[in-house]
Amino acid sequence: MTVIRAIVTDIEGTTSSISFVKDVLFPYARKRLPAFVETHVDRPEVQHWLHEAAKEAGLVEASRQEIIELLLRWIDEDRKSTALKALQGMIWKEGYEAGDYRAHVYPEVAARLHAWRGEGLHLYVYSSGSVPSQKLFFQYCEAGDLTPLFAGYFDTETGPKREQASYEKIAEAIGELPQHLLFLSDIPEELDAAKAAGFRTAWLLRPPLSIPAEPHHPAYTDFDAITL
Ligand SMILES: CSCCC(=O)C(=O)COP(=O)(O)O
Ligand SMILES: [Mg+2]
Repeated sequence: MTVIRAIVTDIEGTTSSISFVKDVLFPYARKRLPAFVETHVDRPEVQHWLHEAAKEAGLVEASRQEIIELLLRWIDEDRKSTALKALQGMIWKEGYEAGDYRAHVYPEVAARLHAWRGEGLHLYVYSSGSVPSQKLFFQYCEAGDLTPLFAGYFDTETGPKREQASYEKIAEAIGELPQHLLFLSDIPEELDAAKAAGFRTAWLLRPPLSIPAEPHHPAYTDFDAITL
């Protein structure tokens, strides 16, 4: 078995519960999105992502109200749109800074990340959430500020999580051969893409899920069970 030099982890369903993202973060952004857009529409980055959302939907000359409705629908559909994720991240920032919530991580995650770092492994995040929202997530985390542990962050600006090419780009950006990289995720299609790019993979199946008899990827119920 080749030596693992760096670990790339997904967030939702892997370091953290799906419920925190779906039941806390998404409703928070949904409730505030219309007012956020109206209040911040003069900010160039807000204008940029509103324009990108309209473009992604093929809407020409869409009104602001139409774009807001589109974004609300995408939140309900859990669409992994880069534009939506960027705007959601800006709204979540206000919630983190106001102390409205802190990000969930499973109980063993922080200690295991510290242990891997202590062993000299480099740690990265790859999530559909925007890079700024990933940084906020791990800064305002139930387990304290975990951002000093991470060497870098990747989002869908690198590419979709179910495409081999995205993992090839990540390996190149990290500067390691893919066989020295381990990708952690709860989604088999993401693991398939990482494996096709040459990564080692670890499939997280958090309780109440259980490990199937013949898993297609090395499967674990928590980070402490992962063998490098
Ligand atoms: C960075 S926290 C918000 C995560 C998010 O918006 C999301 O869609 C989660 O996707 P993941 O790729 O982490 O499963
Ligand atoms: Mg996930």
